[in-house]
Amino acid sequence: MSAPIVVSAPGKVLLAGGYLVLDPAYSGLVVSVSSRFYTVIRDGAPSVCPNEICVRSPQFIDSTWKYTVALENDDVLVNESKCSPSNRNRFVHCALQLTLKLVSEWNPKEFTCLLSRGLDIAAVGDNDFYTQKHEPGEPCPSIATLSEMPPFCPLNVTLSDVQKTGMGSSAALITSIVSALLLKFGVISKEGFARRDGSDRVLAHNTAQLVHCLAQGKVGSGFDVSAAVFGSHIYTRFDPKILAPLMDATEDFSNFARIPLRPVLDPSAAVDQDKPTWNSGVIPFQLPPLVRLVLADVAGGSSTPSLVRKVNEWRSKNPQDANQLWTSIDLSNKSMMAGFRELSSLYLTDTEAYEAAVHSLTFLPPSQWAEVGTSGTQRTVIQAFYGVHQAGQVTRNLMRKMGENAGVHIEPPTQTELLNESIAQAGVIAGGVPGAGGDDAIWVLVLESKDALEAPLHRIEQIWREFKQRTVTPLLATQSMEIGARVEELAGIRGLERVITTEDYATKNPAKLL
Ligand SMILES: Nc1ncnc2c1ncn2[C@@H]1O[C@H](COP(=O)(O)OP(=O)(O)O)[C@@H](O)[C@H]1O
Ligand SMILES: C[C@@](O)(CCOP(=O)(O)OP(=O)(O)O)CC(=O)O
Repeated sequence: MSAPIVVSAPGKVLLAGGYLVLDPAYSGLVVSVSSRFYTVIRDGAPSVCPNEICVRSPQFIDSTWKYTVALENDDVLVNESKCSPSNRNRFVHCALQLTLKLVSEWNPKEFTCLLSRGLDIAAVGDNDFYTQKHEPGEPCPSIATLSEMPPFCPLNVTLSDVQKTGMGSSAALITSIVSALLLKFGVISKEGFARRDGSDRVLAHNTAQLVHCLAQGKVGSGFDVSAAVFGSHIYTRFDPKILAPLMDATEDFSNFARIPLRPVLDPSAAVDQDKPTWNSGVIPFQLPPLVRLVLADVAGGSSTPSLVRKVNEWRSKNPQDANQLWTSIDLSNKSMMAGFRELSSLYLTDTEAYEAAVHSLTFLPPSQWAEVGTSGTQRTVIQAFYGVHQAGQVTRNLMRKMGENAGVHIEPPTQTELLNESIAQAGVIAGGVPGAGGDDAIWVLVLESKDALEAPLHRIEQIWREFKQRTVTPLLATQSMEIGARVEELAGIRGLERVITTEDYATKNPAKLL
């Protein structure tokens, strides 16, 4: 039996550029986070039949999906077997159908042989991807209590009943499944995949984008898949025309099996001058030192597609006003990104002055940052932090205006109240509603402090605990410094082997897993 293949991919948060990033004329700032999705592929025999693939999500009840792979006249068809209509997983089905079809075009001889033992695929997500329930009367989870929970907590509900936190579970899931399958079937190599810009990673990206679009039934901007593959970056979308010929698959994929994928997905395929190419922009990005990203699940829930539809409707009816607003938002977003870059380079130029400036700002609310009396690099650092704060506030105002114009709550009033209170605290730089906004979540950037009790993070947690209008639960995730998707060792990830090997894991008592 061959060694398991394990690939993880991070979740995301779109800090700036929501809606704008759907248009290739604008960019978005997407931060990939420390919380990750894992796919583990093992040979399936003896419990899985030849040419059968069993996909399981052990954290959930009733979450096993079985597929058979048929190869007829060189066409690959992945069929759901014994799936009740209420228990289907279109994202998983699309990932298998498209990736195996690509594999068969790449490696037709070995394809059948590699499937002869069947495959067992387990997919699990870090706790942050799903709202963690707490008993009525018990205090809401804090960062400290969340970090004491067992990894991959059993959720004791079905996948359709779980509440998601908006960190991009489907993009991270698809990226990890697609990459793990491409590795398993030898289409890409571990060494090639480890390189940031190598063709192996780009092939995994292109395939994951196609799978995600087809599973969602639309071509979104793709920032979430891009972050899952490449990590944090400034993203400009690819031309949606590249996927247009592949987007009209039937529900059972039967006509799809005949369309060659390699010419569209392989970055090394010959370029046809008349056809669109994968032209997305990915400029690597990191938050400056001593800046911590904090996320909170607001457990309200908003529908991104319906927000996007209404904003697009307004934009197409009011092109002039919309373009003016878009330009102002874009300028403000760019000023925030430039501020981050300046801060990172100031840290390198004079680390001591940077650290001293950060230390002084942790005791002051941003409204007082402009008046701090210092000189030299320390002053430049303080001004740059103040500039980021101001840009963050301008973007929030303009995004609210966009919501008012389009008749949707991009930053609903309770979120405004929560963010205003949070951003008024000493040592808090900026905040906002991620992505499309609504009632899902908020992000806040705080300065890191050596003194835990005086830390801005501590103050933020207190504000969130005491907020009356909504249950605000912090998430554990911070910015990930990793490359994006990566190959893992099964034994190197705490709790991973246990979640994929324990019977009825979903119903286990989390306290007994500690
Ligand atoms: N642990 C999991 N196992 C299998 N499929 C999952 C899992 N988590 C998410 N998914 C898939 O992703 C879909 C959710 O996608 P979506 O609603 O776009 O959420 P998100 O915004 O988190 O990406 C689910 O319906 C399911 O198909
Ligand atoms: C509006 C958008 O630009 C950003 C949406 O970001 P979210 O993070 O809100 O997305 P979901 O994870 O799907 O809820 C749409 C897009 O870029 O596809």
